Amino acid sequence: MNDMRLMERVVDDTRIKISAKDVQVWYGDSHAIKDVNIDILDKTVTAFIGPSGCGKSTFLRTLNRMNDTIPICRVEGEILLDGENIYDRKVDPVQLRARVGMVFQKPNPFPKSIYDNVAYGPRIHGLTRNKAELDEVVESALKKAALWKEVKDRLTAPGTGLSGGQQQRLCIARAVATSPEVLLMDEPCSALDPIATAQVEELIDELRENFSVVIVTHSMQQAARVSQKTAFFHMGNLVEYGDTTQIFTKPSDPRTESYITGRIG
Ligand SMILES: Nc1ncnc2c1ncn2[C@@H]1O[C@H](COP(=O)(O)OP(=O)(O)OP(=O)(O)O)[C@@H](O)[C@H]1O
Repeated sequence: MNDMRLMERVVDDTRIKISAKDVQVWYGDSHAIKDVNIDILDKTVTAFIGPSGCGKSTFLRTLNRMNDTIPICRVEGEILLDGENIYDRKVDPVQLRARVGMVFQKPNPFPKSIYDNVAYGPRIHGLTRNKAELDEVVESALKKAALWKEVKDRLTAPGTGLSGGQQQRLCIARAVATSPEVLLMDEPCSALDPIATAQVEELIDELRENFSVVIVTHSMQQAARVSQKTAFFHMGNLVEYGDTTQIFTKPSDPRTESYITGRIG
C-alpha cells in the first residue's frame, strides 16, 4: 500500500461519527436487525444496500431513534454519536433529530409556505434570535439544497405547489436548516424522475463537505455514484461493509456478490 492510501486510512479511522455496537431490532417477536456493528464516518456518504425486507430502513431509523415512533419496535445495543449513546435516557429524541436529520422516500413538505417549511426546525429549536437571522438560515439552507435560485421570488408560495424534485430538495433544505451533523436519507430519489434524481445526487455529493450522509437505496448504480462506503444487508445481518469500489468490484462475501450481480434481490 502506498503512503497516500495508508494516510487516508489513518484519517478515516479518526473520523468516526456514529458507531453502532451489537444493535438488535425486533418488531414484536420478529428479529429484524441481528447484531449489527458498524462505524459510520464523518463527511462521507455511506450507502445501505440489500434486497427488499433485509432491514436497511429499520437500521437507518435506529440512527436517529425514528423507531421510537413504532410501538412494537424494540432496539437493543448502543448507537454512539460522537461517543455518546443516543439511547441514553438523558437524550431528548427531538433534540437528537435536529443533529441527525432525515429525508424520506416520498417528498413530504408541510402544508405551509416554502419559507415556513425551512424555518420550521430553526423555530422549534430556537436557533435564531430575530427575523433577519432566520431569513439568513432559510436562504443558506435553500442554497445548500440547490433550490434557492428557483424559489427565491416565491418564498411565500406553498411548498406543496413545487414539482416532485423541487419538493424533495425543499425537504433536504428543511433537514439541513437545523445544521445537522448527520443526514439520513431513505430512498430519497425513488419518487423522482431522472433529471431530479441527478440533481439530488449532485447535491448529496456537495452535502458530504459538511455532513455525514447515510443513504438507503435500491439502485446499485446510485450507491456506486454517490457513496464512498457501502454496507450490504441481508436478512437482518450486516454482511459486508467497506469502500464502495471494493464492494462493487471485489466483494468478499458470496451473498454480496450474488446481490450485486443480480442473482439475489
Ligand atoms: N412497522 C413495522 N412493523 C412490523 N414489521 C416491520 C415494520 N417495518 C419493517 N418491518 C419488517 O422488518 C423487516 C425489515 O424491513 P425494512 O423495511 O427495514 O427493510 P428494507 O431493507 O428497508 O426493505 P425495502 O427495501 O423493501 O424498503 C421486514 O421483514 C419488514 O416486514
